[in-house]
Amino acid sequence: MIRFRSVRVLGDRAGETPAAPILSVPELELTEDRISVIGANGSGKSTLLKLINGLVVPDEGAVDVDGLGTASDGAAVRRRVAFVFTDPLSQLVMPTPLEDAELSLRRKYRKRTERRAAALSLLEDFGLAHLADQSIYQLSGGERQLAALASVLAVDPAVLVLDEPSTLLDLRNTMLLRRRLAALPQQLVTATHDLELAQDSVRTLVVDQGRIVYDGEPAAAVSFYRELSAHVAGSG
Ligand SMILES: Nc1ncnc2c1ncn2[C@@H]1O[C@H](COP(=O)(O)OP(=O)(O)OP(=O)(O)O)[C@@H](O)[C@H]1O
Repeated sequence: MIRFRSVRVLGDRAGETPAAPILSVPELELTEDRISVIGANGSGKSTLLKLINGLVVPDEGAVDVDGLGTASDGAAVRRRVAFVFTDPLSQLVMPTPLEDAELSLRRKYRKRTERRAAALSLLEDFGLAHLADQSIYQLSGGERQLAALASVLAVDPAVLVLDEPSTLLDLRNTMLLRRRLAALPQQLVTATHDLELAQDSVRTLVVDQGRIVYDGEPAAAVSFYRELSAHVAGSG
């Protein structure tokens, strides 16, 4: 279970008086297997996501995953919680999908031949076996995103945190990604501007100006967010 207690993130604003928090979450427990996070640019979605795997640690309060604190047990939390970035090129560190998957599998398989076979089978699961030896720079955006996802899943995380995973994808690849994500056994927490993807969940958080302003059923959350955005656009 992911738990936030009296969390405040001040970031570089810590020196300002009064410090306006980038994000403030008094109490939050995330137990559902599909959770989405929506909200305007700069509202605090990425910060919320990064808190879950300790990429950001709170200035006040605490975040823990299955009882492990992200500040005190960061490495253990990151073995449990994998982070998928918007841009797969910031995730793929090796020249080809196969080598990248092999790198992720290095702890699980010490023998090179076993590791290679496991990496190939993983890529096969994602329909990427034929691109195993292609340069990651020659892959399409959709193929790259799936390759990054395959590598991240190689370490068997319990939770997958995804920061706007469909932003760079066309409609076909977005649909492919949604199908792949739907089939995963992991708990998924996804921040997105894609309001259809947001509804592939059972619970949706709406973030606005560093606070969770709605927490509930996805369709109702999307309506709330639409009204909030229309109101802001109307008054701007
Ligand atoms: N370390 C930091 N110091 C100061 N401000 C920060 C820091 N990190 C993020 N911010 C600011 O906090 C706010 C929230 O940022 P965040 O990246 O969480 O937003 P977001 O909702 O993911 O936005 P987007 O939809 O544009 O990706 C933004 O105004 C951002 O500029």
